[in-house]
Amino acid sequence: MRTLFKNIKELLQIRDESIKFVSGKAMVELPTIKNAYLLVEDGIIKEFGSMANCPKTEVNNLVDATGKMLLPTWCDSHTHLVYAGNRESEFVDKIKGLSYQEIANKGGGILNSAKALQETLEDDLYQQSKTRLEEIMALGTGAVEIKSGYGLTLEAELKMLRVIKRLKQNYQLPIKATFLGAHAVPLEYKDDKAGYIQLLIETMLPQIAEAQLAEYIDVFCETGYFTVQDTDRILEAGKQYGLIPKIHVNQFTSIGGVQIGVKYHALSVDHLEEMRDEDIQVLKNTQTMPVALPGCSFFLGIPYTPARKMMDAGLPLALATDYNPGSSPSGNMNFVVSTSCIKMKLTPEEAINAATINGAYAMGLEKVVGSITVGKKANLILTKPINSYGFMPYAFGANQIDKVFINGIAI
Ligand SMILES: N=CN[C@@H](CCC(=O)O)C(=O)O
Ligand SMILES: [Zn+2]
Repeated sequence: MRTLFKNIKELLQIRDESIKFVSGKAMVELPTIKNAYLLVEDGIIKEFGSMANCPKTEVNNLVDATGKMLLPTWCDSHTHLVYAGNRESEFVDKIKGLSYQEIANKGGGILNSAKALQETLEDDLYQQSKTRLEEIMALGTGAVEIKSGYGLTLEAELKMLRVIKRLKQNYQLPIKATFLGAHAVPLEYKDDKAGYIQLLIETMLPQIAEAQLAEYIDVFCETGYFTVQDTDRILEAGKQYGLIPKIHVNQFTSIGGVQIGVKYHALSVDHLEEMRDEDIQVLKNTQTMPVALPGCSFFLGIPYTPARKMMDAGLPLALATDYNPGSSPSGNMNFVVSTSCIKMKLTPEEAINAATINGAYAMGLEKVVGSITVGKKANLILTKPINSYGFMPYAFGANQIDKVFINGIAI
């Protein structure tokens, strides 16, 4: 099966296969070819180049991309899109000025979602989640990480992870699963956090690892949730089962979460709204990707990750949605890319790098997706006719996508 895209106004994010991610000043470069072609064979990028060299080969499908941009699909490396119901009921409290923590203390928050999830049948949870997955795919997401963490009991965590597994089986985009049992301390353990951590380490982890339901392990390392010491214990236990850390740190307070992530060679440290200079320093020359979640800052009205400062210090940066019912009820990567430009002062080139190649790295998929590279999956966004790629983040809130291709096939 061969598909040829021809007359592409600009083909974006062309990378050699040796590039794992881009950092610091290199993030301002977005390699492109104007007036290009791209050939897909059996779902994989076979070749591309200038239209002058376009092959005259027979194809099954010809796409005339005159006036349009072609780029890799968004790589959303941080979501919680498997959840039950929503938290619309907390929205007005939030509008009236209650903080995320105050809402949680009133019985809302993560524990509210956990109760709903525990009461939802697995098939219903799957149906709700698949609707969200299809929605983000139509918005250009072509690889996604999904966390557990709204179960908080052995059975409910397994239920969430099985739903993620079923999504993996039924959809063509790469999906990575993360075990986030340490998302909140459940009510039954409110006076016995140590008991919950013991359950997590001694009962949940072995069963999840045995059933191969997760690749990554996450902890909400935050004041009022899990301490640095708790995180240390949980990541150490995860390591025994081969689970690589991708952790929630520095959302509200800087308590040493970044340092613990670096200690365990976390693939990513995510949120980072509150960053001290030492948090930036410790990330230098590591393989840990900092991930910003501007949808969460927007929705909660909390600071944005100081991305400019971090990139100026030479760090890489990835962007993700944090799609979840409490702090970012949107999985729209286009909005995230726009918001990073408007609020975090990324250039369109930096934002596209952060949302493609660096996002792919942040979920271990840098060899599979995230750039226009021979041998990578043909997961592609074809835009509507636009003047320049900068129009995508500029025209925030409007959909510039004509078609999304997964493995070379339009969805
Ligand atoms: N901060 C921790 N977890 C999610 C929010 C979860 C929730 O409020 O339901 C986040 O990444 O923002
Ligand atoms: Zn999150």
